[in-house]
Amino acid sequence: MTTRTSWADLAANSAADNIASGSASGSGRPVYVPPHLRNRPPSADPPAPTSTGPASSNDRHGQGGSRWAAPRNDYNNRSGYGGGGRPGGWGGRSGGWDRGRDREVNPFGNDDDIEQAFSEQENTAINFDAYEDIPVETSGDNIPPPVNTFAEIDLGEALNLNIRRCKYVKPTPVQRYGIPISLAGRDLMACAQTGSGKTAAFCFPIISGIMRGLVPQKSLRGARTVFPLALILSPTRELSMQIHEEARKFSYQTGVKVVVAYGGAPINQQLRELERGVDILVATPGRLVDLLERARVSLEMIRYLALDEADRMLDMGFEPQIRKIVEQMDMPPPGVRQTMLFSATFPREIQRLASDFLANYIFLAVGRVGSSTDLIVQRVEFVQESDKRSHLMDLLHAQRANGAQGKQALTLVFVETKKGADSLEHWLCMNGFPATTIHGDRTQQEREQALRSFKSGATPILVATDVAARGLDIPHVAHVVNFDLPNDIDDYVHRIGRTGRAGKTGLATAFFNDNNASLAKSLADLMQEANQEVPAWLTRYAARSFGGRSRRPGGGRFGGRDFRRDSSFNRGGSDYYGGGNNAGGYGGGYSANVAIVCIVFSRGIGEEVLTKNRDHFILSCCHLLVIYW
Ligand SMILES: Nc1ncnc2c1ncn2[C@@H]1O[C@H](COP(=O)(O)OP(=O)(O)OP(=O)(O)O)[C@@H](O)[C@H]1O
Repeated sequence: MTTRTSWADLAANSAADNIASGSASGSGRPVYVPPHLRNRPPSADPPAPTSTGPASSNDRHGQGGSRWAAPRNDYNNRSGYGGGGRPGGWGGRSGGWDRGRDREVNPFGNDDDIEQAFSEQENTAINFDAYEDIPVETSGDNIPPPVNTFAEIDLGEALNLNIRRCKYVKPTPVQRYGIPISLAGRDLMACAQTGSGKTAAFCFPIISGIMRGLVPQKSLRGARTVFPLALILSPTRELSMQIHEEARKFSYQTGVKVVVAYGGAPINQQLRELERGVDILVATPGRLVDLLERARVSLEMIRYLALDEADRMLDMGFEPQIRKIVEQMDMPPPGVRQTMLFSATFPREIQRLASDFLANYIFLAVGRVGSSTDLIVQRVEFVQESDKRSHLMDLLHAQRANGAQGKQALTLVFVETKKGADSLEHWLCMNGFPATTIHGDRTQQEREQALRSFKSGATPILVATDVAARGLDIPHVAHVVNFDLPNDIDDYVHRIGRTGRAGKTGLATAFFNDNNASLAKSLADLMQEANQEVPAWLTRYAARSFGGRSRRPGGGRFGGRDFRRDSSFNRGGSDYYGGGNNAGGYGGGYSANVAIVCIVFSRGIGEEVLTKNRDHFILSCCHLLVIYW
C-alpha cells in the first residue's frame, strides 16, 4: 500500500487555518477535548501530519494505545442544551483531535488523491434509479419536509467533506426523509429496506448534533467513569464493529470520537479506549451492561440513543437487557434524549413495545414495512433434506461455470444450526469449494478472521447462522443461499438483504421442503410483493398453510404500517397518534378478537411452543393464560 498523502488529508489540510487544535497548552501532553470546545482559533501547533501510515480500518484492535490522546481531562467548560445555536456557521469546525503528539487515524486509508476520488464517484455511486418509485410514508405531528440533496441539509462542513469522501453523491430515500426529522430533534421510528443506507441516516444527525456543541459534556475528575453523549446499540458484535467503522469515517476530523464495545473481545482494551474519551459509544447490549455495572460508563449524559435492527433489539432475546439499559440505569428519559429506531422490519407488536422508548415520534416507512427489495432476484426450489448438499454443489458449479468475469463473487449460505454450519463448511472444503463459517460457537477472533477472509475473497463461501443475517454490509455478495430456511419471514428478509445492496442487484436461492410449510404463505406473499415469480407448488403450499409466522397485517403495498394507525390500538382511548400526512390506504390488520386464550401444555413442549409463537399470540390475544402440568 502506498503511504503518500491521502486526498482526504490534503483536503482537510487545505483548510488548515480552520483546524481546531484543542491541545493542552503548555503541558505538551495531548488531551481529549470535547467537541463543543474544539471550535477554537487555530493554535500555534502544526496541523496533523498528512500521512497516517499504513493503518487500515480493520486493524483497530492492533493499534495499542497510540491512536488517541491521553485520558480525557476535565471538560466542565460547557455549553448547555440548546445553548448558543451555531455561531458563525459551520465552516470553522474542521479540526478534530488534539494534534500535539497524537493524531486521528485516517479511516479512509491512504489510497487516493482528491482528483482521482472525485472522478471515481460516478462509477461507484449508488444506483438511485432503483429507488425512484419507492413509496414513502410518514406519520406523526409536524413532520419536517424531506430534502433532495445533502447540500440542503446543514450538517456542518467537516461532515459534508466526509460524505464526499465516502462518495455519497446524494441521499437515499431513508436519508432524505430521516435526516431532516432527526436534525429537527424529533424521535423517529424508521423502517427501510435492507442495504438502503440506514446507518448514515442515524449517524449523520448524531455527529452533526455533537459537532454543534449543543450537548453538555461531563467528566468526573479522577474517576474512571466516562459519559458518552450518544449510544448506538446493535445486536451483534460484527454489526457493532461495522457501525463503528462507518461512524469513524463520517466523524473523521469533526472532533467527535467514536468508541466500540462488544463481547468476546478483551474488555481491558475497550476500557482503555473509553478512558481516552468517547462521544459516541457503539455497543452490543451484553458488553454495555457489563460496563455499566462496573461503573465505567454512565449514561447520564446521553443525548442520542439509536437502536439499529431495533425490532431484533426489542424481541424476547434482548428486550430485558435493553429495558435495563434504557429504563433502569441513568439514561435521560424519552423527550430529554432523542431516540431513533431503525430496521428493515418492524412487526406491529414490536412497534408497540418500542413506543415506550419514544416521545411524540415520527414513523417513517420507505417501501412497505418488512418488504424485500426487488433488486434481489428470489428463487425458491423444492429440495428434500437429503438432497440439499448435492443441490448446493450444483449451484456452486453453475456459478463457477458462468464465471464472474474476474470479479470476486461471494456466496453466503445460511443454515439453521452451528453444528450444521461446521459440517457443511467441512464438506464444501472437502469438495474443493473454499469455505469458512461464522456462528456463535466460534471465538470472536475466529469470527472476525472468517469475515475478513470472506470479504477479501480468499474464502468466497461463508456458511453462517443468523448471527450474520442482519446489517452486515459486505460488498460483492452476489448470492445468498437459504440452505435451511428460517422460521420467521422477517429473518428471511434480513438474510437475503446481504445481497442487492446500495442499488445493486443480487440473487437469493432458498431450499424449501415440507419442514418449511409454515413459512409458505408469508414467503409467497413476500415474493409476490417484490414482483418475483412464485412457483405454482409454493402457491399451493401457501393455500394450505396457516400462514406461518407472518406478522404483516393488512397486506398490499401499504397495508399496516405505523401501528398507531391501527384501529384496535386506538380503541382503548389511547391517544398516541397525532395525524400525519400521506394518509390513506392503510389496511386494517389484526384485531384483538380473542379475549383470553387458555393453553394447557406439558412443561417442556409448552415453553417451546410459546417461545416460538409468542409474537403470534400477542397479536391475536388480549390476555394469555398458560397452564402447565
Ligand atoms: N447516499 C449514499 N450514496 C451512496 N452509497 C450509500 C449512501 N448511503 C449509504 N450508502 C452505502 O450503501 C450501503 C448500505 O448501507 P447500510 O449498510 O447503511 O444499509 P442498511 O439500510 O443499514 O442495511 P441493513 O438493513 O442490511 O442493515 C453501504 O455500503 C453504504 O456505504
